[in-house]
Amino acid sequence: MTDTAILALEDGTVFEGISVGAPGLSVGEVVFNTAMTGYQEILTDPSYARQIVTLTYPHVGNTGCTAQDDEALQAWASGLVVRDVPRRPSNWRSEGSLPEWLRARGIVAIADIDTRKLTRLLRDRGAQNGALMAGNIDVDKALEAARKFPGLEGMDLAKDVSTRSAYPWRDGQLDLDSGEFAQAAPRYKVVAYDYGVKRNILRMLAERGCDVTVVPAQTSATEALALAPDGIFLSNGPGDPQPCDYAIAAIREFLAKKIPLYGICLGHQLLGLAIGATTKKMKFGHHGANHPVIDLDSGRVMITSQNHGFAVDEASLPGNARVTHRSLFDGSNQGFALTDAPAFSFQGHPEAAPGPHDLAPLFDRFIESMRAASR
Ligand SMILES: NC(=O)CC[C@H](N)C(=O)O
Repeated sequence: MTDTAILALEDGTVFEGISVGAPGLSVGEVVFNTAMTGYQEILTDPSYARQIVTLTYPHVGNTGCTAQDDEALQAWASGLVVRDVPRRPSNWRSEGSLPEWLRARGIVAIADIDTRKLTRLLRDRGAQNGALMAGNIDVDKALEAARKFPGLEGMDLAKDVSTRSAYPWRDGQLDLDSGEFAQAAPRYKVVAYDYGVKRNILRMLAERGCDVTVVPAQTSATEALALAPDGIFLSNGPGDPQPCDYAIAAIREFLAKKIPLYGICLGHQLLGLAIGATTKKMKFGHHGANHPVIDLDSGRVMITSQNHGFAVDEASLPGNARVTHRSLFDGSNQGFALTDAPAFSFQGHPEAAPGPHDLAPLFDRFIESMRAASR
């Protein structure tokens, strides 16, 4: 017997399907992601906290799940919406099926709904607050829960998903033959602010010779500087950047001290706020692994991984911020570099996981800025 599940949206739309995850009720902002692979990395990306993710690719779960592919200690997405889950996964690395994985983590998930119809609705009306319910179904209760969700605007989630205490990170990329993570000789000391960091970011820093200390989101600049870092990394993360005043204050101190700074996604938005720019909520955001972004310095088009619902308002950037990247989907800002401090940031996900690797050279740029500063 398969359990029924529903997805109720704040606008009153209700989709009925089957449960492929845990029973229960889960609320959040419903977004769609167009990546064709990487469901496990998406579900464990802390940036998806309080979001229910719809995957537009129709067959999800084909390759099962593997502990080494988690991007964080737990699954963070509030729920999963898919068209179809295979009867049996098949991959030499698979340790279990996606429905088993979801149930073990208490993630509510629905399959067998028309995800194209849902995606068009989200694209036309904008991201919707919604509720997923599986097991005992009560449509009115689900609709009420969807409407009660306050929405992500104004929500500071970075401090909630962040690590409680600092820890070192040394693993580089996974070698599929040996099953081991590469260990590079450390050359630069990097303090990585965990606003919801993904492991592949830490791996890409470590494999380039960074001796990384991951610190909680609310670590003060004084505490971070006491670690004598060569550079500071500002991670991705969930929620609205605007209420993260503790982060904005710390970043201002790093900028004043001219310490090399590199920000990704939420980190990019926080750097923007720290220099006096503003951020705004997008209609349905960017979530996928095939978004074209132009590198304005080289004129080259990069295919990028994306996951954000807020954006830096490019028109609000001050004169000391040089725009380096722009989305070719909607012209929104994708990156800038400061002209008076060794600081730069990118709105998409250069670490991929999942997605293309076109932007990996941004990590080299960070290494180069630490090398230049240490001369
Ligand atoms: N991936 C991220 O860091 C997302 C940043 C922010 N929470 C947004 O939605 O825009």
